Amino acid sequence: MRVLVVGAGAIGGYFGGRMLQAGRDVTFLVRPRRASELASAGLVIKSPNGDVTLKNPPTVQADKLSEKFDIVLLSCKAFDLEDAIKSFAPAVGDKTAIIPLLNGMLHLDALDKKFGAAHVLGGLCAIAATLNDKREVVQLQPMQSLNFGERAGGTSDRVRAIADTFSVVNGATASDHIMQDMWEKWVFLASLAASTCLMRTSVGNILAAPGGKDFLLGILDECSAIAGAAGHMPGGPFFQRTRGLLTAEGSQMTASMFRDIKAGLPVEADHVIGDLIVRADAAKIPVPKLRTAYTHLKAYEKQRGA
Ligand SMILES: NC(=O)C1=CN([C@@H]2O[C@H](COP(=O)(O)OP(=O)(O)OC[C@H]3O[C@@H](n4cnc5c(N)ncnc54)[C@H](OP(=O)(O)O)[C@@H]3O)[C@@H](O)[C@H]2O)C=CC1
Ligand SMILES: CC(C)(CO)C(=O)C(=O)O
Repeated sequence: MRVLVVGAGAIGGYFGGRMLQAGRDVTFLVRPRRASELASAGLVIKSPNGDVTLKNPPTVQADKLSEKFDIVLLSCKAFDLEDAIKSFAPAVGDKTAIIPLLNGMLHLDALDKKFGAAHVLGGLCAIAATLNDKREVVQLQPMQSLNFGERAGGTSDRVRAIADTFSVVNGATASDHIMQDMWEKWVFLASLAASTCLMRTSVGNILAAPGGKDFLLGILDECSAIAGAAGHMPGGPFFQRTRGLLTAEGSQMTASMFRDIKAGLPVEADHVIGDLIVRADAAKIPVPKLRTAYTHLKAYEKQRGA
């Protein structure tokens, strides 16, 4: 299957790069700056799971994109979504499956509106990755997973075909309950991002502060209640695992959003946190901790001049 990876940043570069490394038919849709970086230095992945440099990875820019692809793996940030949709639209044919890996949920509405829900699968990834100052993809911890599936649940021929193409990536698995998975991931990510951005430090340091554990678990409860109101209450095993991660003393864990703040980069405040608050308000769920975290993110955006 022909795969178009939209964006060759941290997660697009990582997962697309791993597929390319394994000989899959992968092309990166990139903007001019990234195109010239990839042409001169290659796609460089530094990872506890193995370093690799992929020389001259296939790239295309929006003005030259005309062929249809079987899979579009969407890996831009939420604030670039509108522009990315315009850019990759020519690649979407009758049979194209779009798999978004963005955190949050709102992008599904935008993709459905433009392409029709039948083209849009559910998708998520769990990984800690970033681009360093040399614009290399750096995986910060060994953990990695990539899940995708039919949003109505169950499986399909196209999901089985995608699973075969993605099988070269460790941790890539089809899911027959991807919407539940996406909600659970959102609950975890939002709890982690809200806490580590607001406190400007890792889970371990928050836990070491007075009231830190109550804050972390309070945010987790708020996010879980919102998921529950949407019909996706996080399951017991997820809740136990997430509670464990958010109460692990000494944990260095932070969210990618916190790394972006430290680097002075834009953040997905509305997409990841603001949208949860909109849903909480609609369901009349009080979310004071999440609201404080959102105010902090919006103040950060103001400071950046956004
Ligand atoms: N990093 C992480 O550890 C994780 C991130 N996520 C989520 O994944 C998503 C992507 O994050 P991440 O990979 O970190 O982000 P990055 O900023 O590292 O990468 C995004 C890439 O998208 C590219 N892009 C944006 N618009 C376009 C466009 N129109 N055409 C081509 N390329 C485009 C950007 O290109 P350019 O270089 O030109 O700006 C950039 O390289 C986010 O929603 C994030 O929340 C999820 C799990 C973990
Ligand atoms: C929660 C985590 C680390 C899992 O991939 C993530 O999605 C992020 O930091 O953006």
